[in-house]
Amino acid sequence: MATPSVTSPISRSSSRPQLDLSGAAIQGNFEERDPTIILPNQSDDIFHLSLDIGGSLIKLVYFSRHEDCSVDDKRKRSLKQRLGVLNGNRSYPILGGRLHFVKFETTKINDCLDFINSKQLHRGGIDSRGWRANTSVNDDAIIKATGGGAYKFADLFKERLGVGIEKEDEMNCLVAGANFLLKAIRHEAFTHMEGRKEFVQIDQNDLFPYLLVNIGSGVSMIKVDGEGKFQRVSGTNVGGGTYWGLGKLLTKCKSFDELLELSQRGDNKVVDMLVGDIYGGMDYSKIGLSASIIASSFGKVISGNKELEDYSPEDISLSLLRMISYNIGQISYLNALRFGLKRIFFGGFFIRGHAYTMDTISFAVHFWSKGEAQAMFLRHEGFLGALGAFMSYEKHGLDDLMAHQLVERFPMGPYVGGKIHGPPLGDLSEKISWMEKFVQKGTEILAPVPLAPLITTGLGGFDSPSSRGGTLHSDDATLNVGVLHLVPTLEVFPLLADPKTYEPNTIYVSDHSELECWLTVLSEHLPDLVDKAVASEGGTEDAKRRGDAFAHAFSALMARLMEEPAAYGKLGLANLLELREECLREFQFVDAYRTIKQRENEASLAVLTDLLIELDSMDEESRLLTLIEGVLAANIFDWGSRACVDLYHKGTIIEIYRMSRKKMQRPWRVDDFDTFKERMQGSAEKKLPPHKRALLFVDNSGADVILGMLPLARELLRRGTEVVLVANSLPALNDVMAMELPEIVAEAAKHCDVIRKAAEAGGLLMDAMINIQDAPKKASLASLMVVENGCGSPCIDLRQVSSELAAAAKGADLIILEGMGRALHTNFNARFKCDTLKLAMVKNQRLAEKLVNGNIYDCVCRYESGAG
Ligand SMILES: Nc1ncnc2c1ncn2[C@@H]1O[C@H](COP(=O)(O)OP(=O)(O)O)[C@@H](O)[C@H]1O
Ligand SMILES: CC(C)(COP(=O)(O)O)[C@@H](O)C(=O)NCCC(=O)O
Ligand SMILES: [Mn+2]
Repeated sequence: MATPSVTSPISRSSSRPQLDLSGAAIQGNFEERDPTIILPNQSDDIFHLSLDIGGSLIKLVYFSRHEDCSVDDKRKRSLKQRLGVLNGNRSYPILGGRLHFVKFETTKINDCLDFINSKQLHRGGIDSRGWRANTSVNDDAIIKATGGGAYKFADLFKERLGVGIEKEDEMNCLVAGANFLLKAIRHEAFTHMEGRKEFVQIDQNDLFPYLLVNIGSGVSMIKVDGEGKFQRVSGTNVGGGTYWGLGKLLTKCKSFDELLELSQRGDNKVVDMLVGDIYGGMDYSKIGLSASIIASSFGKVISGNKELEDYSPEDISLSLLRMISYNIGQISYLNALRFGLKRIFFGGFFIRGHAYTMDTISFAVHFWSKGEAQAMFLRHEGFLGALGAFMSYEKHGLDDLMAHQLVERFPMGPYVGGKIHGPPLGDLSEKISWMEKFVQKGTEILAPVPLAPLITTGLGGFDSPSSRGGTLHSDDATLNVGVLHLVPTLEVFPLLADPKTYEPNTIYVSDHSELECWLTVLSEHLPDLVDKAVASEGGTEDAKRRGDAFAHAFSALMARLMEEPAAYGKLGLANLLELREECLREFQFVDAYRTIKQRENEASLAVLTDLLIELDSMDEESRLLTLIEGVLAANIFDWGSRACVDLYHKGTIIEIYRMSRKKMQRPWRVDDFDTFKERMQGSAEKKLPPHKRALLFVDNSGADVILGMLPLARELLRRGTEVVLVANSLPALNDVMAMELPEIVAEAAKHCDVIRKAAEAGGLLMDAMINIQDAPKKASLASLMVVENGCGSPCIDLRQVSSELAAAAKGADLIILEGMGRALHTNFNARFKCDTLKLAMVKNQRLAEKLVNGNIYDCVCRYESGAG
């Protein structure tokens, strides 16, 4: 451990960088890309970097924090008080950040040092956007590092960067990294058998013991019994270095990937001696060996009387890969057997997410254990040690983070998946130039979404990999890790009936044809979206460049997913829709549908009074039906649906709204209205009290929220139910955002007393609020409030919502989820603890057929009474 510097003018309690997340609270500026977080107990500067310098590769994990952006308005403060959300003290530093994963070849350590230097990672401050840097490196500054290179290169780090290396034990780090990943990262572990990848849900309470096999240059086998409780029980020197080393010698390959790629086209029978070769083409069935099983790797070479040049590098590479993978699988099984372990997790960069390697290891484990033991792989395969080193920064609390506090996003931009192409890119303009270079070169990034079938390896990993597959991706594209956004204040929505089994996505696009179909929808929508996005930024030359770059980056990501849909975990439709929004933000499009939203809000507010008069002239029963009809009809204003966008050319907003309402024919495709009505209005025998608090998850701007959801909210308020409008924190298509709602409500309040009074009571109307703070609250008045949901997507994953929403949910007994994204693509099958109404118009033919066996423009009104 480094000793604290006595000469340092700034007194530090320890030389160790500390990131203390205890007592973290959200600062509530969701207008920013990520919510900002107050770390009340964070005082020291933090280092953001850790390394695992191995025999072959250097793995780097670094944390980039966000700039201080403390904006907190009066409305939010009052809301937080009302909901009991911890109010942060603004004198503390504010932090939100991301974890990045990058690797370099160890022989290219100088590139790695340049990278660290250019990003100033060793100074603990500047991130990829160039925010905030500490200008000097303290004498006692250190970086945590593990792996042999932590010893070997310590002097070089001091010399080149002026920082010391604090060495962390490699085994310790591997175990800490694996435990963290298995605990906190969704879809981290998966099985891979006969070309099929399946993610495994790990039960936190049933994780230990397991065998961890790290296949780096060499192989370590570690029996893990708990956090920090482990024993290295075995290992083998026949590992990744052996494959690469021997392969290089025998094939003259220049890179590891080239060698791996060769194996895809190989036929191992030319080199390997099979049982059939020995038994004259027959099986040795008595001991269960079929003729095609390998009896001796490379054994056929003895009899061939051939020179090395006579063998194809493809065959050699495959035989070698198979020999080493199988051997590791077999030794792992034997060690699992020794200790009675059923689960074996394989990590290390030898695996490289390569299907044949994983199939072979899985086969060996399965075959020898007779199906008793299971081989599992990790998406962050090579980063276990580096992550473990990162977590060894004392007290930074990362190991306490849970899955819901980490949002994994697709890696964007030039180093999709981690590898750096040329010098690292500092800012957006460099990123755009990089995209433009790609355009000029016409490289793979421009290729249309490939529609070829997925690569599988065929039978049990023994036969040659199928030649159907395309080429292996260059190194960067196959690192199956995204950027981890650290948001310690995200919470699991408290009203989920069973958070453990909750799955947000209704449709998973793991099926190839399903994915192809949705990617086509997204590709077709792209030109229109780019037009809107560019126009939203004034149509300037800069906006056009960003628009082009966005289109290329998004297309590249789609192409990547088409080739490997499960690259970043189980892929749902919601992930695709969110990816598009994230990508827009990456190219700094603030709000692509800004103008459209404004126009539709104005048009809808102009007819709100007439609608309210019409509603008020009805009796209670027909009013409720008209209100629900109104929500469904107004949900037609969805700029994310191709069919609807075509429709908008055919009339004005109000004409379309009227037409849509006229078409509302009951029974709807899913029609639980009568049950809902009974709950609301009671039957002859039974009347129930009104709900106490309703959470209305609103969807689109304009008619959808103003003519659909607000009148419904008003009805609830009238009945004495408190209403919380739940809206997005960040823009997504034409969805209304939480920060836009107060203004809309204020406008609506001009036309309606009920809304005005409720909004005043809920602290939504700023002017009125000043009076209300002094005036005693009228107990009978139900309030209208707005909370943000913590996301910026047309869909919502209720495992990760804002603390505001979680707080608001605690007193709620009615949930209304509105729109296709929130109620159909996600949450259609979700069950809640309280009464739930799911309302949406289906604006896509395929979804209509698949989900409700119906047609486009059908409506869904699903009501489920609370589970308890
Ligand atoms: N781009 C690459 N360059 C070299 N080796 C690679 C590469 N990608 C994967 N590998 C494989 O990964 C192994 C290194 O795995 P890793 O987990 O990083 O171990 P180490 O810590 O020993 O470097 C190499 O021996 C090789 O088999
Ligand atoms: C993005 C959406 C989920 C938004 O729907 P909403 O939640 O606004 O009802 C929806 O427009 C959608 O699924 N669009 C893609 C399919 C299509 O273009 O038909
Ligand atoms: Mn929407």
